[in-house]
Amino acid sequence: MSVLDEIIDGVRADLAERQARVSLDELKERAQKARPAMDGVAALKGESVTVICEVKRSSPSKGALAAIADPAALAADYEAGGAAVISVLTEQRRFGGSLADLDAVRARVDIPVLRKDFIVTAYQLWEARAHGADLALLIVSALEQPALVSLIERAESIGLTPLVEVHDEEEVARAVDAGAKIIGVNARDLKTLEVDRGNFARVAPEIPDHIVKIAESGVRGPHDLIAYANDGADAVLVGESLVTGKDPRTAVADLVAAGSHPAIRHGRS
Ligand SMILES: O=P(O)(O)OC[C@@H](O)[C@@H](O)c1c[nH]c2ccccc12
Repeated sequence: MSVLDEIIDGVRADLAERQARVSLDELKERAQKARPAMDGVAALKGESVTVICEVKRSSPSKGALAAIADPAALAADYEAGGAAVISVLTEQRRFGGSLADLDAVRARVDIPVLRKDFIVTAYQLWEARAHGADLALLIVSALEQPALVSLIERAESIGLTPLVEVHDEEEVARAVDAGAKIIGVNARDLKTLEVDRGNFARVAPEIPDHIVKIAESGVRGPHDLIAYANDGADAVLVGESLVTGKDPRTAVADLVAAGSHPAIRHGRS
């Protein structure tokens, strides 16, 4: 069994518990009262390379990264540093996240929030919206094609912008066929957890121009952002280096400054 399969087994068990506690109707009611979703595509695509900053306590590859006692305060630092979107990991067993983290972050920031989890059912999309998320991650390698298609449609019908994650060219084709408007290329292979920063450069040329391209994982600082930008990234998604560094606000500001440098703006619309 791959790491991804193991994670998803745990996600399904936790999901069953929540489904027993909170009905879908209740979630739909909460979603209706949530603040209307912000436009994820508009937030990410612009003249500059934008930065998605992640609230991440631990990871299957590295174990504990940071305690993050106050996720809302961290998100506020990210926002003050110029983040375009905040990503909140809500998976509990391997990443130490929760929907409570999503609530706390949503209540604090005024920029779009991404629910980062292993979404396998529409229930989780309703949860995302009920807890104020604007975007939701859908991982191609975790889903059969019909499920991917229907989750993208469902996400959009409830106002969520799907960020569709791929790892190779074949998955790009599936994401494009399924109607993705934002594709994230993960440098980390979720089946082996290995990081290959060259993956984006290989895979991104397969993504049509009208789709927003995000380089995910492995960004240590501005030089990695610049490399991804030169390979065509519209945005980068950064977790570990921000939560383990001393000053997240300054670290984000340094990334944002690199992303708006004239040298990498050429050719962007
Ligand atoms: O911590 P990093 O290397 O900066 O990576 C952030 C993000 O890309 C990573 O957390 C991630 C990308 N795709 C995922 C899917 C599930 C869980 C986590 C992820």
